[in-house]
Amino acid sequence: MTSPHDDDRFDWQAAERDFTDSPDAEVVDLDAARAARNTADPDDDGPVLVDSPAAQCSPRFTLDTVRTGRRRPILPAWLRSRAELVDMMRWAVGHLLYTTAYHATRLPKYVGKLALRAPAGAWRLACGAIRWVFDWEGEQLRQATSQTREGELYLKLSRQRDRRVRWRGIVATLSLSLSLTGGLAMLWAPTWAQWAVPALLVTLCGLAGQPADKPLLDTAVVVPRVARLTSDVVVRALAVLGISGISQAIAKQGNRAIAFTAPITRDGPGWRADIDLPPGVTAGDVIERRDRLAAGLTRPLGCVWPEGQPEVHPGRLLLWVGDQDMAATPAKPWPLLKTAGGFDLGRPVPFGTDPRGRVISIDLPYTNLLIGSIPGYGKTAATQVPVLAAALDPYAELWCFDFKGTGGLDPLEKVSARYASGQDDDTAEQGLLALRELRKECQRRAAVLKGLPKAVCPDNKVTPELARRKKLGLHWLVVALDEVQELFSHAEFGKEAGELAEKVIKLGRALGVILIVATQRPDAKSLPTGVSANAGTRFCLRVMGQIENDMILGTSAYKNGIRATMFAKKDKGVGYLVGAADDAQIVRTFYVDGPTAEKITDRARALREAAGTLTGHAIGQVAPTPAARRDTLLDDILTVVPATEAKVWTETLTERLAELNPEAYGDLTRDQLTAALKPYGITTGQVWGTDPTTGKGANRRGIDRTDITNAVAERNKRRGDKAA
Ligand SMILES: Nc1ncnc2c1ncn2[C@@H]1O[C@H](COP(=O)(O)OP(=O)(O)OP(=O)(O)O)[C@@H](O)[C@H]1O
Repeated sequence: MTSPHDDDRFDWQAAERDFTDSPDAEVVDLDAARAARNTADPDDDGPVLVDSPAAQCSPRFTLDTVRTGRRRPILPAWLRSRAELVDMMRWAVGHLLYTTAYHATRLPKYVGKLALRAPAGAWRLACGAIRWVFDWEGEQLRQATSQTREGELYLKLSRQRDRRVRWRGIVATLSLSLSLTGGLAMLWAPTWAQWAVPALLVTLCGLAGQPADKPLLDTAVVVPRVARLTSDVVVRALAVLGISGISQAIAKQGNRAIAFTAPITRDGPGWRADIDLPPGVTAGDVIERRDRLAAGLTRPLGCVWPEGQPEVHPGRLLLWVGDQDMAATPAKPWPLLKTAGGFDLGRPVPFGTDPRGRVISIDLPYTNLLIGSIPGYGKTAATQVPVLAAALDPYAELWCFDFKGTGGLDPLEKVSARYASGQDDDTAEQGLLALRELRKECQRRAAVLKGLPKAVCPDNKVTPELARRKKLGLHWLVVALDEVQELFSHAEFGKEAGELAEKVIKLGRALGVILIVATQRPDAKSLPTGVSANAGTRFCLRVMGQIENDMILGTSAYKNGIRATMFAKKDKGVGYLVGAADDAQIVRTFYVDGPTAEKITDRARALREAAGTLTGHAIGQVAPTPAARRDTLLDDILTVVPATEAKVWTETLTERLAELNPEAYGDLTRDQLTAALKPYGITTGQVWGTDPTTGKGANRRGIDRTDITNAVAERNKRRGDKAA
């Protein structure tokens, strides 16, 4: 490369011309410019620098700043919760017992090892003692000083050695005499002492003879060693996520681009990092790439749990990295498995554990629970947990419906006042009838509450005390609707069921009615927005997209970084729980398998029998069977519409049917009638008729009698074919 300095062929004049001749270039006379600056307008302070030291200084320390600070808990989490304390104690005692038993069985081996190592140990001790008495440690130094002819130093060291050998010799002689006397005394000592002293000596010598790399005790519990989580590791992992905001910030500012708002600490069985992402990057952007983050951290996916903290700001990320894969960690048993006696539903229900292994509970009274996920990720298992807890409260009434008929709620049949399971129309209709009754029940309860004195019911809602008063009939009523998409999307009953559920979910909360709704299809058709919007507590297991996520967890959940789309194939029973605490929580539900659930409901049934609260389906009372209504609908229409009346309005038809059979058709609406006729291929259209009250003719929605007779003929023909 050529430079002006190393090449004397460089044309300096030409270069100067280039600068001065350029139209943009201007030659500045520095002295003139400085003089002009000094005479400039003194009032003009020029532009104010936003990054000036004055603008950048930290806010003043005030008492208010301290008051808004977040206090960290005095006691660790496991000391604050009784359940966790018991759990910790149980673990500690178990660990101690296990370790003791493990080493006790290996005691003969340890004794043998000590005995074999004892001679070497005795030799080591003797050599050590001799070295000490004769001060051999200093020998090398003394030799060295004698060779360098540092006479004075040599003499000093020799004198020191003589002094040491003198008093150490006395100590050694005394110890030896005492030991010999003790040895002789052993001849007259009790037998236990004659065994104990040599055993102690062998143990001491055995321990002294232990090779450094071969410990005496075997390892009873192998504790996995996990790498520390450091800020460097976190920054490196965030840098490879492919988020341009992070990459650019790191390229400009290096590691300082990622701010750690608190030191990375141990939190339960893992590490916790509180991170402020670079400006413009949200926690959701990171959560979405959980798998890449895990790859960047070189940890299994089940160990890496990023969470947003939207209440702080959208860019705040709480990263928890567990020591073990959550799916591989054995699930904790449900705490209510072994509770003797019953359970009070007014108390928090243990629902699952968070990635840190802490028990997460939900309050069932005054809330409704909405559960959703794609098939096979633990909806039914999650539904079962609160319903089983309710079953253990003998004063809580249960209504259970499984609209897919997979039998997930079957263990609860023996304690449910209402129960149906199946994918057929009958089950759907039973569900609808139950919701109608539930609405009436809500109205009854509202009237009872209204009639109570304010002193008893100050907030106009069922309290745990009121729920226990049998006479009032305000006991907790838990209604579980599993696979509810089958009901809400049912051609005939769906619309009304959705409307009723919405009313119940809005009204029932204060009235002791708790709705638990589980769905595998959270879309507008299968889950009315009125139902999803009014659920107080939501649990979303794995879903595939933002719409399903927000339908279950609430609007903007996805945007705020609460994304159940991040759960992987292995994360069965793991979901986001919203509404149970201030923040969204990642929870793995307790898993109660079929046989265990049967045992629990056996116990629950016994409790109910003792309390005299077993009712309805559980004691064999049959709910009115809706099937009869559909089977005879066509014939009933022909009965109420004479052959002379070719066409009839649907409103007239519903009135006549209600007169004919009030029990079956008493609350049949026009829409339901239209939907009920649909499966037979009968549609309603505009028909001419006369209004019986005004006597005036008009065109209104109705049916053609011939369509009914044709459908009956068709049906009879089919039945005949089948019979033949
Ligand atoms: N908390 C959990 N811990 C471990 N495994 C679980 C948990 N919950 C569910 N599972 C596993 O997931 C499987 C499916 O659970 P479940 O039947 O509850 O799912 P689902 O979503 O209701 O399925 P579907 O929609 O097909 O009825 C269970 O058989 C069980 O093996």
